Parts: sequence; C-alpha cells; structure tokens
Amino acid sequence: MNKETKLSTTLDAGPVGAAARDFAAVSATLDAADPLAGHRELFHDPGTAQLSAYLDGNSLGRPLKATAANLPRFVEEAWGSRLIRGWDEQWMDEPLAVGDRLGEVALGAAPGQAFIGDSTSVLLYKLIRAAVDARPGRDEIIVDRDNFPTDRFIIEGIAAERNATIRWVESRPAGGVRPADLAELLTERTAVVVLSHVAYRSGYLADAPAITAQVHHAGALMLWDLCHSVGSVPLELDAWGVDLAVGCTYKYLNGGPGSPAFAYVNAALQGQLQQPIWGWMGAHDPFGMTDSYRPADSLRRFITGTPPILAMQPLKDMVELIASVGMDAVREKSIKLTEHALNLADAWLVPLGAEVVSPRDAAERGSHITVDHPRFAEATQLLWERGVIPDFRPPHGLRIGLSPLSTGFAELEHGMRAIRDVLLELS
Ligand SMILES: Cc1ncc(COP(=O)(O)O)c(C=O)c1O
Ligand SMILES: Nc1c(O)cccc1C(=O)C[C@H](N)C(=O)O
Repeated sequence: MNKETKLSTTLDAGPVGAAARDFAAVSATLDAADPLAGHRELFHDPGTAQLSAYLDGNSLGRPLKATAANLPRFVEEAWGSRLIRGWDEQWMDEPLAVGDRLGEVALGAAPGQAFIGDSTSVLLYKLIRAAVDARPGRDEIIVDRDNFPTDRFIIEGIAAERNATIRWVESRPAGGVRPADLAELLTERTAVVVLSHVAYRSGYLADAPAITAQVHHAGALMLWDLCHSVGSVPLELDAWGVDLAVGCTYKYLNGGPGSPAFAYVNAALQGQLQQPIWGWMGAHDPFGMTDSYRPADSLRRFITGTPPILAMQPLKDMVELIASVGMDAVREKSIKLTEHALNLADAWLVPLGAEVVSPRDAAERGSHITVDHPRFAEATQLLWERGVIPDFRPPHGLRIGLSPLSTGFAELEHGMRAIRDVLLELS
C-alpha cells in the first residue's frame, strides 16, 4: 500500500472519515439550496483535468462564456468595422460610461464619480498625490503595515516626493484596521488615510463608514482600496461619504489578467483635486492640440492617456451579471462560502497544526479566508499540480478565495480535502 492510499484508508476508517462523509452531505445540501448555483455554468470550464477547485478568484477571476463570445465580436465589429470612428461614436465616453454603470451596480455611486483608468497602482499614485496636495499644511499620510505592498510602496514614493511623513498603523494578529487604531495617529497634520476595505491577507472587512467619518472629523481625506471588496461586498461610497477609492477589476469583476482599475472621486472634491500625471486625454480640450495643459472640468481630468478600451470589455460582462443578481445576493452566498471554508478548516486543517487567521465574525470578513501552516509553500505547489488552486502568501498563509458567482460548496469541499491530504502527505 503506498503512502497516499494508506493515508486515505486510515482517514476513511477514523473520525476524520466520518466528518468527511458528513461534510459531503452538507456541501450537497448547500449547493442544492443555493439560488445562485446555476450561475457557475456561465463561466468557462476548462475541464476537471485542468481544474478541480478554483479557490483564487480573489487574485484572478474566471472568464465568463459571454466574454469568450463578446471579445471576438468586439474585434470584428466595434474595432474591425468602425475603426477610428469608434472614438467619436463610443470610446471617448466609454471609461466614464462603464464607471457610471459600475458605480450604480457595485459601488453605491451616483453618475459622474467613477471611471475606468490605469492600473490600481497608477490610480493610487494619482489620487493619493492629489489628496496630499489638496491639504496644504498637512504633511502626514496614514497607512497600515499590513496593506498590500503596492499601496505602501506608492505612499513611500509620494512621501519622498512631497516631503511627507508616513504614520503606520501597526499590525494586529488577525489583521485589519479598527477605528481605535487610528485614534492616536489622526492629527491636524494628517492629509490622507489609505486603507484596504478588505485586507488582502486576513480578509478583514473594515468598518468603512465609521472610519471615513473619523478621518473627516480630523479634517483629512479618506481613500479606500477596494480591490478585494468590489464585486464581493456591497459598497455605498456616496452614503458613507467616501472621498476617494480605487479598485482592480481582475478579481471579483472578472476583467482578465491586467484589466484596468477603476477610481472613484467624490463629486464634491473633483474641482479641488489636481492629479499629477498630465496627459492629453485628461485635458480640457484633447483634440484642440493646445500649447499647455489645462485639466478637464469634470471627472475626465483624472484620465491621462488613451483609455484601454479593449481591456475594459470583459469586466462589462461581469458587471451586468452582478446587476442581474444584486450585490446583496452575492454577499449572502459569499458569507455561506466563507463559513463553510472555516468549518472545513477547523475540522480538517487545524488538527494538523494549521491556524485560521481570518475573522470568525462574518460581519468582519470579506470573501476569502487565510489559514497558516509552515508547510503551505510546498503544499501549494502540489495542489496546483492536482488542479486545486488556492494561493500562497508568505510567510505561511494559504488564501482560500471564494468568488460567489463561480464557486460551489462541493468544489470548495473538494479543495479543502485536497489541502488536508497534501498536508498529511507532507507530514
Ligand atoms: C489591495 C490591493 N491593492 C492593489 C493591488 C494590485 O495593484 P495593481 O493592479 O496595480 O497590480 C492588489 C493586487 O494585486 C491588491 O490586492
Ligand atoms: N495582480 C496580480 C498579478 O498581476 C499577478 C498575480 C497575482 C496578482 C494579485 O492580484 C495579487 C493579489 N492582489 C493579492 O491580494 O495578493
């Protein structure tokens, strides 16, 4: 009997085997009761030989079948037939029109405040620099040490450029930033606070309305990174009084690798902010070929060069799918998926020495959970070879991302069982 067979025989006979049978029934019940289960069929399926559990929709979402059909159509019709006329007919307005639709469906934003732009990193640069410059006399930027590297690096660069000081929110064991963490750091010197709404590592969901109000009370501006929340957690940017936000579209908006990010600039602020990368497409009269730069009066001033029209097509399909379902239903399923993942982790991974480092309270959790174990770097490689795809974040974190419209409960269970089996093989 080889090592693997011996392990599964032992597991099937023992208490873990009984739990596995119970979980199979639970997963089947959850799938049967899931009102969104049918939507999984709408995504391209590469077959089980390639993929048996996709647990990384929070890094790169799966393509919709509609996108596989619509992209070639775009090449033939919009691009291939209309050619340069496309700019006048549609594309000049496309970044703003798609932003408006995204705002309505997923951001809680009235028209004229969201647009599709550059990468997340570049949009963070533009908006954080603009925010620092809009608060003269205030020379501090607050960000947390657990924020995604690009957010921290962009802020380091801006601080060096503008002679500003970074005030760091220190890490908590379970991640995330609470209002109490900001109380001492916010002063009359704070220009802007930059936080992720859902933390990329722990999945902690911050209290955006409370923190935004707290930051405003100190006279500073608030920028939320929405990369891990847009399309998985309902957002109400207008109602929360958010100043600025940036988010990527390749995770829960299924825009494809490197699809452009979006930004939100509250209407009340637009006239006061000047972004630092001056290009012709953000100018007052792009086709006037003027001598010098004057920013557009509207949101368009935050655009720099030719908008990535081709790359923003796929996300439109996902925004429409979300519109047909509603963000509340998406969130409801997301919570059920993360709860199932936590139960499976407690039953199968914690007894093997793993530790759950994501919030237990659904109200404080986004759409992924993270489990730590010293062998997870090696385990990830083996899992990927078997078509089970979570991702690994150093030093020891296995992230289990649950994209509500494309992930099923039995699929999740299959993936968690594979994680357990690989850990057992490695031990
Ligand atoms: C919170 C957060 N911010 C930013 C990024 C990425 O920025 P960019 O799209 O520029 O690579 C990611 C993921 O890649 C992220 O998780
Ligand atoms: N943006 C990514 C990429 O270009 C390559 C691989 C992964 C990514 C990611 O999205 C990483 C992700 N934002 C994270 O939370 O770790």
